[in-house]
Amino acid sequence: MANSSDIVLEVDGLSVDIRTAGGTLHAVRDISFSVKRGETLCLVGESGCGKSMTSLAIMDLLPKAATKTARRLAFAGEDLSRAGKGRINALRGNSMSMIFQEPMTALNPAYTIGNQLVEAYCLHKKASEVEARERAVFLLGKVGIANAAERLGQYPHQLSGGLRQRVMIAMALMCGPELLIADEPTTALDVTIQAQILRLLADLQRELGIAMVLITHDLGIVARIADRVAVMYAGQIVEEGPTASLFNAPRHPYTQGLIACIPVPGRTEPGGRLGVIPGVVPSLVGEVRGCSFRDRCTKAQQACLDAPPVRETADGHRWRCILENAA
Ligand SMILES: Nc1ncnc2c1ncn2[C@@H]1O[C@H](COP(=O)(O)OP(=O)(O)OP(=O)(O)O)[C@@H](O)[C@H]1O
Repeated sequence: MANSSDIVLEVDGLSVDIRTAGGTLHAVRDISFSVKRGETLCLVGESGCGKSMTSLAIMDLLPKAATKTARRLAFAGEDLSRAGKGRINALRGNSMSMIFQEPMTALNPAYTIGNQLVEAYCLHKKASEVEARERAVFLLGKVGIANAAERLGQYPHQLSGGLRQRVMIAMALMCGPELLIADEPTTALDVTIQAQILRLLADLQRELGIAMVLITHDLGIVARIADRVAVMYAGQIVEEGPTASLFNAPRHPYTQGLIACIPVPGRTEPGGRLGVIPGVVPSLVGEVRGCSFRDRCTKAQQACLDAPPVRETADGHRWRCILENAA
């Protein structure tokens, strides 16, 4: 059993509401999960199910129109929902860091790679520029960038997309974070480079003992690098469990549909995308009653009009369905 001090991120009852012209959109609805030191949790689900809002809520980077509530949102035992802006700013980019989908949104085109790597380190660690540059060279080497010292003098536009994403990873690691959130970190890249970079990220995360939340559509990568998987649908986590258990014995009809098109577990190639399930996601504006998947579920019944129970096996595999095993 994990010691409670091993838990780096604890999310309990997190909801995110977004004010829209049509009313309040419940983008994330009462989700709970935790991530331990050295563990990778993959968040998967169709576009719009709330994955990005979840990561932005954790990092306190939600857009203005969005508000979050949580019973508890804790980093290394500290309740962030009670922490002030100053404290969050001190943690973000330091002990908690994030890698975004498109590096050009996070890298400033007007500054050299070196300046950007060094800045946060000097700020958070009160280190000298010489120390910061040494660490930057070390980390650029770690993420597989040759001639690291020379690269420091280059601007983002002088690098390929794959190199920029490696720089982003180095930047996220500069301050030695305990928690790393990576939101579709490779979608902007070629498929072969995507696999290389995700593998690099997974290797570094394991070597450094970081807790990682990885959002990806690539179920092949999930099968390879996740310790646990959480499946989101319409703002809720409908199933969560250890990777092998989730792939070998998916319990929720939605998860079963998602992985139906994947060949044999353990032999999935990178690039295996989410399955396409007929039907549409319910509107998240206003109250969603009962099981949100029921309109697309081939096993739906009258009882699905009520909120489904959460079922759990001894190995910590949980799902929200009236069926004990929907297979
Ligand atoms: N700024 C916004 N204003 C209004 N609605 C928004 C805004 N941003 C996101 N949403 C809505 O919130 C819901 C959750 O969005 P979110 O970006 O978290 O989904 P996602 O699972 O990350 O999708 P993707 O895989 O496409 O990134 C969606 O219904 C989306 O339309």
